[in-house]
Amino acid sequence: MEVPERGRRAEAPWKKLSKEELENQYSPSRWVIRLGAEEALRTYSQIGDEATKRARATRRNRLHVPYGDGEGENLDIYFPEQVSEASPFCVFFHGGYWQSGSKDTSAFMVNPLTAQGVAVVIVAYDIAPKGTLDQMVDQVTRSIVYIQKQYPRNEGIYLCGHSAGAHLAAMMLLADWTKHAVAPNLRGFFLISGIYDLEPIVFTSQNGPLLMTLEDARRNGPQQLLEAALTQPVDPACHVLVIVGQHDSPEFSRQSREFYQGPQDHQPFIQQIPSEHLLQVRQGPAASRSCLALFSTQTLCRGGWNASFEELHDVDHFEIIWKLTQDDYVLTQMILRTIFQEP
Ligand SMILES: N[C@@H](CC(=O)c1ccccc1NC=O)C(=O)O
Repeated sequence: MEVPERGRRAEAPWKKLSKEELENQYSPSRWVIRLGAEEALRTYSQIGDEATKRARATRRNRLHVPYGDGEGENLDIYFPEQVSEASPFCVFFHGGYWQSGSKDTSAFMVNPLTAQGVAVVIVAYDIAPKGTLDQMVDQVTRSIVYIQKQYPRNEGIYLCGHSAGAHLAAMMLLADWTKHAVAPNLRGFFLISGIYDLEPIVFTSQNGPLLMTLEDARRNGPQQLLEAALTQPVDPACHVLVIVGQHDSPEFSRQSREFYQGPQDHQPFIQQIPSEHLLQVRQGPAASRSCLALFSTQTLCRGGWNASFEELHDVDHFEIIWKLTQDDYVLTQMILRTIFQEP
């Protein structure tokens, strides 16, 4: 008998979808309701481009700062008005299915956050086909270590990511910082319309430039890492906000909900564990018996994380991020309240 992977259900719901439906569910632009798919993508780039030009023209900044030796390993830092070494830092990872997007068009939240005293960092990483998922995860790790080393007096590092960028941020929940000289002062995560199980992506056209195998997908899956984790490396006081848009596709919505609280249909189940899998602490006849154990899918909630979930009203996959250019948008306010620990 095999010891089950912790409480994974027999079949993930996406496996029941046809190839066309899977493709549809994992094409965010097809779910936009107010614009056509191409227009939505164009508007997203245009708003990102304008926000970045505005941020660079109006905020004190350091641009294209290298965090590693690779050509693509650099980041932009935008500072608040007041002196900045000790501010909170919000580090943003852009989306684009790990194959499009750029830090140079992703400064969406810079002006509203810096106006309130938060330094904002926009990170570049090597998108596919130049970079692999493993390399991107490593680059993101090093970008955060760089910020901690440069600004050791920071009042907290908050990671924020959109879509594929939320995946990269979520990988940092369980990152091993011991091989780096410092552990970053992580105080919060804002995971916006993210992907936490990469397995379905392997079967879509998005995998063309990524060339992910199922093994790559599992190794780089925040959901899989959570399920395998025995310890919780990040401070439990660190807040994890899982956010999805009302008009994100049902699969994107499911991914966020399940990362937060597990599958809707999940029943914890009892299974017999044979004696050879048990740690033999007692000697004698009892040690040779098998044991009944209760299994349950691991999630942010069950793992004891200080997590919350929000579905944001009437926004799609792209509006959710371009509205971060607005001071009074509900998500901008949620991020600021979390950073400044206001109720
Ligand atoms: N080809 C994709 C593009 C996409 O998914 C996307 C574009 C910009 C920012 C985030 C995106 N999604 C995930 O990273 C689509 O169909 O929408």
